[in-house]
Amino acid sequence: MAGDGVEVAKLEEKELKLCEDQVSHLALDIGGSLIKMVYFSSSSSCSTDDQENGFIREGTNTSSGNLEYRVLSGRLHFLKFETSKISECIEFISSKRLQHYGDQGDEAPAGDKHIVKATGGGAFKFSDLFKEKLGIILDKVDEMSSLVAGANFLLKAVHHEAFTYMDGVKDYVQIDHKDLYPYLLVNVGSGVSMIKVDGDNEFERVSGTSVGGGTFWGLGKLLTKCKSFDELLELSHQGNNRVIDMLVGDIYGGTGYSKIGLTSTTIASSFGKAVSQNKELEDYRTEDVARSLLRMISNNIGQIAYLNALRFGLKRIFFGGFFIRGHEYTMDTISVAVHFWSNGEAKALFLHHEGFLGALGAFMSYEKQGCTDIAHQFMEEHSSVAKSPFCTSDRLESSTHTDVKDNGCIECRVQVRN
Ligand SMILES: Nc1ncnc2c1ncn2[C@@H]1O[C@H](COP(=O)(O)OP(=O)(O)OP(=O)(O)O)[C@@H](O)[C@H]1O
Ligand SMILES: CC(C)(CO)[C@@H](O)C(=O)NCCC(=O)O
Repeated sequence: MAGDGVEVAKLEEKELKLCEDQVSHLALDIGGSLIKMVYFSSSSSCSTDDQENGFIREGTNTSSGNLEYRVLSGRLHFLKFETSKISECIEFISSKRLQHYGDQGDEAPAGDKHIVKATGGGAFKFSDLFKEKLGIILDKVDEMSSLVAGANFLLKAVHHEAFTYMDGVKDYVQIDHKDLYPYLLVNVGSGVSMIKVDGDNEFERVSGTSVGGGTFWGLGKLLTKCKSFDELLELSHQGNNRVIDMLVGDIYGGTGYSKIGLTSTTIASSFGKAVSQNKELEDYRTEDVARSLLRMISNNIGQIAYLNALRFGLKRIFFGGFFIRGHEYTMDTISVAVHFWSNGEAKALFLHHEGFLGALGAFMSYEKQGCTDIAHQFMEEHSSVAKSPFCTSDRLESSTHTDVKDNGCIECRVQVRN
């Protein structure tokens, strides 16, 4: 991902002031391809009218006895780094001294060891590196439960989170909290996990496939010599898959095979034309190669997702993971695949914070240790927005500062125990 260093540098400048202020609760999701980071900063520099110097309210938490708490206004920051450039992530944490803001509860150990919630395979793989470079002890949170916790939280707390995408039309879907479960969560990262979610902490990973985002980016890199994931996506945007894919019409002499529901333009065999065309890779436009590849991977994921939804009678399939990238064509292809295979019975839904489910889930797990009610309050504030004078869901949306698909932040309020 060329240019990410620059993105981070720009962000550093912009956020220097913020991070000098109160930062708390850093969480990481260290995946096979990308590291996702979430942290909260309360700052006097935030410009919402209901906050002063970060603190806006103090009181007694009636639901948990006489517990004194502070409510902080601030920002939840979302950042990503390439896992292969983990040193950039470590430098970022170090330059902002974020390691000091993991677990800040009473049980936080004294001295130079800091505990930070982390999920994903990298929480295991890189635990020694974080200890050595930053004095951070990664407190491992299960990857699947983090994904589910992140998804459930977003679906309940964020107003404009889930949407459908079909034929270029994006429609936000209002989620009825009482009618959220069950659903299928399909997380398309390097590999793909499919999780049946039945409740707040009730879930089962029912399937997965190794043909995922890593496959698209890995094969795409080899086939097109692209230097970045975004470049590959951009190429695919301009390509025509019919140049390489073998369509039903190519096999049936221009017509479809209507008896079994296949139109002439349905892909009969991804990349199938390359077999008989006697061409070298160089003879194909990289745009067309990228397009065929994206369709192949997206179709396949859509199909497997649908089959799993069918297995368990699930009508809603939420797609997350950084492969989606809010990319129109990817979402369109997945939606069409789900629609096609389910005869319109099942729906593909996408999430605005698609890539940060695991990191958010890890962030929220601070709550479980009784160190803080940070996640709980965040959820309460945003799920009861209509009643809250402090924060409305619309404001949550409109206060997204940069594109959260990459690096960005949202304004929010959290509750921290004194
Ligand atoms: N800038 C980028 N650099 C690399 N991959 C990107 C980028 N943006 C999107 N992607 C896509 O996102 C995928 C990684 O998604 P994600 O971060 O959700 O998974 P991960 O946590 O790294 O993987 P896993 O969960 O399988 O360990 C990549 O395989 C690629 O398809
Ligand atoms: C191995 C994980 C869970 C790591 O995030 C992910 O990459 C994945 O779900 N891969 C697919 C593995 C499979 O089920 O075939």
